[in-house]
Amino acid sequence: MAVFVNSDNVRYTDAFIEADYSYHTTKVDKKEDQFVITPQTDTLNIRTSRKVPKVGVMLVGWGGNNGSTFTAALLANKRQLSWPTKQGRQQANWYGSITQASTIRLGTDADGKDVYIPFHSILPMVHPNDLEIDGWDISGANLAEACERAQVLDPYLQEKLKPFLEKLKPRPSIYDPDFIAANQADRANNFLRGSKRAQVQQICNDIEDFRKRACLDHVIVVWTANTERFSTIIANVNDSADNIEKAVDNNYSEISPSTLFAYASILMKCTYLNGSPQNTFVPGIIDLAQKRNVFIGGDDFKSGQTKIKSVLVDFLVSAGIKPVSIVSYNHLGNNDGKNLSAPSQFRSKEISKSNVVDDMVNSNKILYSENEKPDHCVVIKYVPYVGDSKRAMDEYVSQIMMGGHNTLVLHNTCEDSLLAAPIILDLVILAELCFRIEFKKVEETKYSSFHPILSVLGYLCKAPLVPKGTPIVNSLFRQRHSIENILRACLGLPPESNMLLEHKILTLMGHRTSTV
Ligand SMILES: NC(=O)c1ccc[n+]([C@@H]2O[C@H](COP(=O)([O-])OP(=O)(O)OC[C@H]3O[C@@H](n4cnc5c(N)ncnc54)[C@H](O)[C@@H]3O)[C@@H](O)[C@H]2O)c1
Ligand SMILES: O=P([O-])([O-])O[C@@H]1[C@@H](O)[C@H](O)[C@@H](O)[C@H](O)[C@@H]1O
Repeated sequence: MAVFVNSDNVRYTDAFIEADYSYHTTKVDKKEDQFVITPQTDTLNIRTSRKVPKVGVMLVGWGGNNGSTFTAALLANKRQLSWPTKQGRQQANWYGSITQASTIRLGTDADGKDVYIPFHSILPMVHPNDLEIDGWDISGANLAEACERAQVLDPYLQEKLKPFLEKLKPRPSIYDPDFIAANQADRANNFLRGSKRAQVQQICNDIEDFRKRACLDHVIVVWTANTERFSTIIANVNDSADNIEKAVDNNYSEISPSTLFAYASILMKCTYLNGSPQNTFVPGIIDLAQKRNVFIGGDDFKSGQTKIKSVLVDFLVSAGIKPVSIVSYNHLGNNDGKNLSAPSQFRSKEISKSNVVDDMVNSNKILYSENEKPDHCVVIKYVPYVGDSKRAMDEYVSQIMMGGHNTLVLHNTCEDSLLAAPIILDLVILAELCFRIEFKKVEETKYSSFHPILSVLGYLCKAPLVPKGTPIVNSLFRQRHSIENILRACLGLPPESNMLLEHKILTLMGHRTSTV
């Protein structure tokens, strides 16, 4: 069901939804013995293009567990497939996607009852069924073979999809064994050769070929290939846009495949999203994205163990309970786990999984003194037999009052790729939507976009990439409320405050006396 805002502050034209929006913040000044708070208001005009473009997704690592599962889910949902399971007939769905399977509270109806709408109904968004898909992999397996190799989806479903999937073949990719585990060499049979510049040019040609073949308005590139080791940041090599250009021309070895893909995507004005933990976005890439005003986002899909952590620690700390020890262990047997069994690749993942509690811990100086943090340990083991069915076990020990302790133990088993595939969908849909939203102060004449670093995607990432000097928020519901309230602002609606004063104070309740 569509949404129409009945307000003088919102105007609908054929091309745009235009909203006048008062953005309220508070400025805090620390004085000797008090905080002086000054409310501030910026009056904005927000303009959202109503025309949803034709969008294509190009996955780097297309033949992987995530890439093949995402592709199969796109096709299964598009064809509204169902298949027999032990529990009965299963319909294709997008559970785990906030855009497709979650709702937003609009307000209350005449009876005072909450009204919720599907998240994707609040503003014009790309429909998953309209997405075109393509991509690259260092493994030449077609997508039917890749789904079989992944061991994620029900065989009945794979059989139904096989005629469509086997026609999909990843394009040869950029391969550099120095950046991923040596154990990946046995699947690398589909990669480009030649200089880095020549390989970048081929990636650009691939993007243009896809754009033309599928008659696309936009192409969004998503890295869902293996986790790479971190790149070393080297002065005069990858520390600026100009130096990256030179480093590519000079075939500099420290420029990773993921950074080359980001570079090519930016050259082609394609949003580039990093689903893995490595530092693809070296300073030179960030500089280039900002100079060319191309969206980038990441890092590392936030799918399971970390997602729960960003909720649980938020709950504990905001409840005045002090987590003092967090141990996150998991084992899995998919190729991701195989790649992560190598120390350098594990280190990339350990970093992204370990920093996720920092903002919550730093928010409470009652519980934590300066620089005090909970013990935090991340363990990932590779156990081939369990495949994509990751077993995560977490222990959270917290101090409660009067020297007491509370220990929470979680066991979490699921196909990791069934959590990640919906994240890929949401990253693409929300990144495209951001492309159609512009802002200006009421006194300005020219609209401007979101910052090229799409920090609004933080909800979907373990290690949110943010503009320099801006806060990193990992608290899951703060991240989600940010997205929701930005979309509400595009309709001129106030943020969801959850105050519900209409149900709490007599003056708004019309002095209704309780008859209960
Ligand atoms: N729940 C999840 O599955 C999850 C969550 C967060 C992050 N991730 C990250 O997503 C990525 C993919 O996960 P996965 O389970 O699909 O792994 P996977 O190993 O099944 O898939 C990765 C694919 O990338 C390919 N590849 C490797 N290097 C490449 C290159 N340079 N160019 C193109 N293709 C290349 C591999 O051949 C493989 O097919 C990993 O980095 C993983 O850490 C996964
Ligand atoms: O998203 P999450 O469940 O916290 O983290 C996951 C790890 O636990 C898993 O070992 C790894 O293979 C996945 O890529 C993902 O990063």
